[in-house]
Amino acid sequence: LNFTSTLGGQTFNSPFLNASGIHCQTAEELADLEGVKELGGIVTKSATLEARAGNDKPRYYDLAYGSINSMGLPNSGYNFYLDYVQKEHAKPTILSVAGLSVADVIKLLKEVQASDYQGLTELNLSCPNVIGEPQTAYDFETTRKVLTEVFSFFTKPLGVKLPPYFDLVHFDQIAAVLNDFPLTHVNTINSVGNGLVVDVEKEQVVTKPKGGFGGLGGAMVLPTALANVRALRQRLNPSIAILGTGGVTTGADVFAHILCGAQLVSVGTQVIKEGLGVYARLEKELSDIMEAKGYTSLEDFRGKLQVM
Ligand SMILES: CC(C)(C)CCc1c(C(=O)O)[nH]c(=O)[nH]c1=O
Repeated sequence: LNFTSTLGGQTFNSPFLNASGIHCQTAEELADLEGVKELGGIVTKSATLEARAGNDKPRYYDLAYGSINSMGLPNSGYNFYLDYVQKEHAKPTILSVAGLSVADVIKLLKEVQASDYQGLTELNLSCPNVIGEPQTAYDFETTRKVLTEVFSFFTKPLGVKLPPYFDLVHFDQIAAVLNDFPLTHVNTINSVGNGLVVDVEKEQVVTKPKGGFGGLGGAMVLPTALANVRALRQRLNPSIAILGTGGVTTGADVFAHILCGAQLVSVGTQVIKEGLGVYARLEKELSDIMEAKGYTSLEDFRGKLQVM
């Protein structure tokens, strides 16, 4: 079966990625990912200018049907990740970056541009631009402003990580912005924002930060993830690839993401539930589905979801 694809000048031998934030914050975790042969690439935890401890714990909670998190961007600081991605790796890397202000984003990306790193970079637009304002990706004019400034100096492969949208007009609006820039990819979705999980027995929330509000992941977000992959594939220039993230627990879910238009597919919550062995299971399940259908390559069905 042919699982190979290219993105931003890099060759990915498998469609599988780790979702940024999951098992990719420390040197040990990143080394673990190198050892997973079914992974096509390695995505770092979103890096900020300074190292961050992140929010108070408990800040992650596992559910039967998914997860909730309010990590607060714990990371070792962009120098650590920029050094890491410039080392020799058997797989392509995607350097995820985040800024708590536009100024931070610009400063960070200027360092990446000035470095010898030739791999992919992904700007996490789920970050608040200004506290008290919606996250950047939910503010279309701010998104345009940020990308205009970034592409005034950044010439390396760059994608953006997007939160989910829930209004068809919002799909039109964000696509109208993104289509004006030479992006290599869009990674959709980030966690579904500000969910709330309640422990009825304790009559209490389950995570400490933000009064228990947090981003949702795992099985419960699959339909939202597929809708965002499909809607953006239908609206974005073919030159902008889609990385599908959200809700993957089986090979059928990977197949569905690709059927909706995804070139690569990230797995997050399920890695926490099952461990890194999940990738071998997903590859086997995806291969079995493809063989049963007579497909030999991901191109045979990518983006070919049928409507009735
Ligand atoms: C939510 C932010 C802290 C603004 C960005 C980092 C992030 C986090 C996090 O570090 O809390 N969790 C997610 O599910 N997605 C993210 O993009």
